[in-house]
Amino acid sequence: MKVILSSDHGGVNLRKEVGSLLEEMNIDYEDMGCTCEESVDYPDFGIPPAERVAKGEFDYGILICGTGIGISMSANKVKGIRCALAHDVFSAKMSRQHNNANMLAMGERVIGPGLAREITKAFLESEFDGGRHEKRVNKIIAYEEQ
Ligand SMILES: O=C(CO)[C@H](O)[C@H](O)COP(=O)(O)O
Repeated sequence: MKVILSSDHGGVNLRKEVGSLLEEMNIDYEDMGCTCEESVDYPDFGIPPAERVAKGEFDYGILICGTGIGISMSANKVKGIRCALAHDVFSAKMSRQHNNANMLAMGERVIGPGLAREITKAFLESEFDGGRHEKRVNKIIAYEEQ
């Protein structure tokens, strides 16, 4: 499994925590988040990793900003991306099982590192259920193709 990780200045600390978790899980990942805590613009750190997931370079992406909202909105503008903003374990799991999400977004100003770790683990360890959910996800894809 290959994962791309990114954040704006509002997500630097949580990004480091998630990076440590990925290392502990022996997951191959690349970090393309901002390098310092100076103010940057979240689309610049959400769209490029989303494009790389859409191209198939990575299986999943994990994005972090202050709330997770702006960076998930940015990623979801990229064709082929289903980025789930999740601040609880159940939603993270469902985003994979029902929605076949390929990116996860979280907000550093919303949740703490322990919960972010649990959410990340739930997301990466859950599989798409397919079946009735496939038809629904395919409707999103069909709309995108128009
Ligand atoms: O959460 C975010 C976007 O959804 C940003 O991280 C947040 O808006 C940055 O705010 P500031 O410039 O005040 O640090």
